[in-house]
Amino acid sequence: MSKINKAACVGGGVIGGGWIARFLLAGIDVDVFDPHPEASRIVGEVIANAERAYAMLTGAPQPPRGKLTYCETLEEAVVDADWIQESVPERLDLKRKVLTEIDAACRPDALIGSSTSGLLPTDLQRDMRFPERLFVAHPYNPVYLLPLVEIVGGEKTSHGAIKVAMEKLPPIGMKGVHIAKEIEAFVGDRLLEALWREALWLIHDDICTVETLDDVIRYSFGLRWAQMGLFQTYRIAGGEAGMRHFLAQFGPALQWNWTKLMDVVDLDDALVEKIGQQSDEQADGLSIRELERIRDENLVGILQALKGGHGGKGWGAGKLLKDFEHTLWTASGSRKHPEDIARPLRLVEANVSPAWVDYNGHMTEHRYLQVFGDTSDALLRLIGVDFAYVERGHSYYTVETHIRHLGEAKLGQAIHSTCQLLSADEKRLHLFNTIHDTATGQAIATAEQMLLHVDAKAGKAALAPGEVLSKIKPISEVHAKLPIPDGVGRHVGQKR
Ligand SMILES: NC(=O)C1=CN([C@@H]2O[C@H](COP(=O)(O)OP(=O)(O)OC[C@H]3O[C@@H](n4cnc5c(N)ncnc54)[C@H](O)[C@@H]3O)[C@@H](O)[C@H]2O)C=CC1
Ligand SMILES: C[N+](C)(C)CC(=O)CC(=O)[O-]
Repeated sequence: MSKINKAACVGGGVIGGGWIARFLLAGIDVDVFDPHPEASRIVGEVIANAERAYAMLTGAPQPPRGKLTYCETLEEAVVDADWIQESVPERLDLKRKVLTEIDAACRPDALIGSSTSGLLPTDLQRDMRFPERLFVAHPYNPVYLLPLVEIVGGEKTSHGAIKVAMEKLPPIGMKGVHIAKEIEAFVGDRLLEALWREALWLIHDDICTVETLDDVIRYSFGLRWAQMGLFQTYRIAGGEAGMRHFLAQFGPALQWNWTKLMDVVDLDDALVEKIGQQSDEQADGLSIRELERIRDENLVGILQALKGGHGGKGWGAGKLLKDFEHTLWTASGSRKHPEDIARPLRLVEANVSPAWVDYNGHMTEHRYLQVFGDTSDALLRLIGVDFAYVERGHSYYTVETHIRHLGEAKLGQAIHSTCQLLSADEKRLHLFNTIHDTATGQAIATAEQMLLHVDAKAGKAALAPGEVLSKIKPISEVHAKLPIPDGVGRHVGQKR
């Protein structure tokens, strides 16, 4: 897999800040140039939001955060980067100037992506000495959570640069789509622009308020779009005859006068004030940072739901997240045993995600089992039972679990789990896992589990091979000397 080794971000506003967070959390060092006097505060707040979101998004082991450096000059920031992302304001003259400066100062083999929302790459690369490595890399806000990047080449962009750019996105959890022909605003912003124009007319003409308009989207097709987009959604809406019937039935309506698409509303002072006031009322006192955090929690919940979609295989952006986590787990497989195996092994770190919280306002039952399952999986990887081992046809299956709830875990709370190996033989692993509140160390829940080594193809228990048993042995020998934890062997209804 082709990876970015060192990134540079020129411009650290809403989008530049999001790119910086995306790179850093993928373990990539980032050099930043932004002359704004408060650039480091603004970027710092975006990174804090991103770290909070990632802690809720995934329990997969994230790489150590990259190093962030603010540079005094653009030249200093880009000099040794292999991916440079330009995110300065949307003005052709400014972007051309900045891109030409980047081009002159960076390595000859560095890739240069522009975050522009709609300018043509051919126009952007006009004055560059090495225009073949410039492409549009158009992301979506928040860049650290939304995975899409539209990759668009200009007349002078090389096929090689596009190919390498596409390859470098999955290792940072992103999905590149190559837009074959350059047009203003590419694909995403073409669609958004059409909706935005209509929306402004609907407010201008007093058809609805901004809140009603947002409700129309978020209670209906907005939910559909997140998981199936437009065409697949309409395929289903055509009934059993699918897309052809949908086109036959609703195609003629396109000729009716439903839209004001080519008219642009006049954003005069009165309309700006009207929209501004309605937007203030809709926000109901919530600050932009608070709204960002609510947005991030919701996005995390949606991504996690999509990860479980399609019978657990993952669907759309959730499938991408699942694949990304697979990469993270595989990368962590090479990690050594925890330093101190003479104590219960600390195996999983997590923050309680929004999707884990129930109507009682705390972590819901089945998420405990998920964290306990992740803990047992982490132990299995330590003893060599990783993805490759499972693909070869053997695994451990859980045959019994007893969970005790001793405390509560609230939204966003940092938790971690430990595992004590109570006993092990050629087929069985008897585990005692505990979830702790990371701030206090208090136990919140425990799970006693029995795992059985199986031949998955034959569908029956089988002896674990020597290579696995030899990794279990040192742990089980020292854990046998630990006190038996309170709660081992308990069953429901038992007197204390
Ligand atoms: N805000 C959005 O929703 C999205 C914006 N974009 C694109 O991203 C780019 C940046 O937009 P935003 O981040 O929203 O703008 P912004 O105004 O939040 O940030 C722009 C940053 O560039 C800095 N800057 C200005 N001149 C500079 C220079 N010569 N060198 C280095 N930094 C400089 C500013 O100090 C500022 O921090 C634009 O091309 C925009 O079209 C793309 C996707 C979404
Ligand atoms: C408003 N915008 C054109 C800058 C939006 C984008 O480019 C993408 C997004 O995040 O919506």
